[in-house]
Amino acid sequence: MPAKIPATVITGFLGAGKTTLIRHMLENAKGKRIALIINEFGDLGVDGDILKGCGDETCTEDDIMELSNGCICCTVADDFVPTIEKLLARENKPDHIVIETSGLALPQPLIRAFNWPEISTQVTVDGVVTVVDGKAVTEGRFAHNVAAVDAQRKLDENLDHETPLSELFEDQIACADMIVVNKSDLLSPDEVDALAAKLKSESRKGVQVVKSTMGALPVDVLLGQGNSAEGDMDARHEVHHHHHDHDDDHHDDHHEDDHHHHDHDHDAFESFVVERGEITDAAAFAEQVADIIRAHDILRLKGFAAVTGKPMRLTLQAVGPRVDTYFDKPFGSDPRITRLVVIGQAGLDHTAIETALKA
Ligand SMILES: Nc1nc2c(ncn2[C@@H]2O[C@H](COP(=O)(O)OP(=O)(O)OP(=O)(O)O)[C@@H](O)[C@H]2O)c(=O)[nH]1
Repeated sequence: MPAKIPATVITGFLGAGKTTLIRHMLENAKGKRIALIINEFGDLGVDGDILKGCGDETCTEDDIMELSNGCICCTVADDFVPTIEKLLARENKPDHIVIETSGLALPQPLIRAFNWPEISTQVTVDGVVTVVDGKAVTEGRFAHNVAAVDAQRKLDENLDHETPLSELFEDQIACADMIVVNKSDLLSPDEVDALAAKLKSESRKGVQVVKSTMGALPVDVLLGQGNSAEGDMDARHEVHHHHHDHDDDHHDDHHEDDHHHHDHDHDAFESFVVERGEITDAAAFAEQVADIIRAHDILRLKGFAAVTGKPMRLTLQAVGPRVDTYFDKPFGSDPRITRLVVIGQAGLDHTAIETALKA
């Protein structure tokens, strides 16, 4: 059976920065063929046009499809499934599918739609990325323009108009595999860190929280998370019934009004390579790697290892602390070394990580 095509779902309120993030991703796709599905919203949305104008050779108009308005769980059979099938029927299949939700429809029903038999054999949900307006959330508003979000809701009869934004926000967080704290340029570094830590503590175990400005995340960080999200919906339950009274402990009372236009080092990403000699035990090394990833908040780690006595290369792929390994090919005449690429948010402790990986 051919490998399933991975799909990444991008969610987040109107104005959080989804389109900006997707644009950046398309412009830096490194040759990956990405098809986009946009759950567009009537007159308020211009995302399709913005993205169609991208002009990148890997991003042609044919690769952008729109879902009609409305609640995904009502339109899944008529709209979503045919759209995906159309994509899959192409001769030139995409390497990856990215779906931008309208932001108000909860992500859960969309993810669940991937369990439809027509789709589940061919596509898997690689990850759910929730883009957060860091500034709005820090200020307890959740969206930059609450009135615009409310207007968007009113236009759609399928959406309930009563649920407070804070609860929709919780649902978006509950469904996320990766939370992007965007617009970090509008906050002080301390505020960004505090929000990231808070969201991390409120999200499921293993969820990655990254900070960004203008959604500038490396494609390697965004795509290829390998979560098969459609298979663990139970963990991503819609919250909805919560009582919210945590306004008191939500915010910093003393946040400054003037925006800090500090440099953006704290939300840049970096990667570096560690090389070492043979390892002796593949399973033990995978555990060692998982520990190091946890200790240093590494986002991705990938590469290969030479295992004593094994002619084949051991490939390592880690997303967060989940490490996959398999023997991929013989070393042949290549030098028997272990070579690992470490990817994370800027500020990784290279020396400590290198020492730990070489131990
Ligand atoms: N200062 C700042 N502005 C940003 C950032 N990311 C996005 N923006 C701006 O925020 C606005 C909304 O960004 P979009 O990418 O259109 O947001 P969206 O989530 O796609 O919104 P809709 O598609 O309308 O739901 C735009 O004017 C962006 O230029 C950021 O990191 N910092």
